[in-house]
Amino acid sequence: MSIIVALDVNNQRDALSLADQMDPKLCRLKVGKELFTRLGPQIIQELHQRQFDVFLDLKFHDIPNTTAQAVLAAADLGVWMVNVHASGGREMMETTISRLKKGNYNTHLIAVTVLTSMSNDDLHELGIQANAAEQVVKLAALTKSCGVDGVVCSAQESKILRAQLGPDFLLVTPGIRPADSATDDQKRIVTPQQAIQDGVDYMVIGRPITKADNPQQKLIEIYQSIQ
Ligand SMILES: O=c1ccn([C@@H]2O[C@H](COP(=O)(O)O)[C@@H](O)[C@H]2O)c(=O)[nH]1
Repeated sequence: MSIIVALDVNNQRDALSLADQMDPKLCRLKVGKELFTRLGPQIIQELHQRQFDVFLDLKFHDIPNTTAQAVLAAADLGVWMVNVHASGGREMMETTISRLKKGNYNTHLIAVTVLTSMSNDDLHELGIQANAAEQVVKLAALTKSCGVDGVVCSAQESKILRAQLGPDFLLVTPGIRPADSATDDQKRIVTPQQAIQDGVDYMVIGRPITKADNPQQKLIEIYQSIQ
């Protein structure tokens, strides 16, 4: 089951209405900054009661102790996956994964490389000379060497990461756009079918499903198109 639906809405009624149109046998759900900041841990409980695995996408980026403790707090909610920014560096990632392992949690920890909304020009403007793919490869190699379970990247980088980092390193890819969908603010996009061919483990899909006229039907359509 490789689809993660991003529940990017701002209230409980819309979040649960969308969840109730999804099927936990076809997808997992992602709770991000907007929904979690509005509703807090209670929304995670509601989604767990509906049998969904939840990816809590808060992209922690802070000093090692603060990040590690925030990740433990997320793991205590029983979430399936949580993330940090790889650019927080080695000590941050090593401290976090080591505390998570010590606590015997089942929660996967992954690290964001380069946001899928960013292009080469956006990176250059930040003073990063590498292009997006090079920067993703660099941060993913660092992430793996810290013992973290995988990365968030674009599916555009999945082939090279799979080849370099092996079959067990998780590749989680937002920026997924079916051919007929609007790009929105995403810059490094890939279709669901191409992402699967290129070896991603999980694809994160938000607006193409949640803003569809019939979200339930759209999920089924995408699910069937990648079988
Ligand atoms: O690099 C990243 C990291 C996280 N995201 C998140 O994924 C979803 C994508 O939603 P769409 O509506 O399908 O664009 C969203 O929640 C982002 O916060 C990302 O897009 N890129």
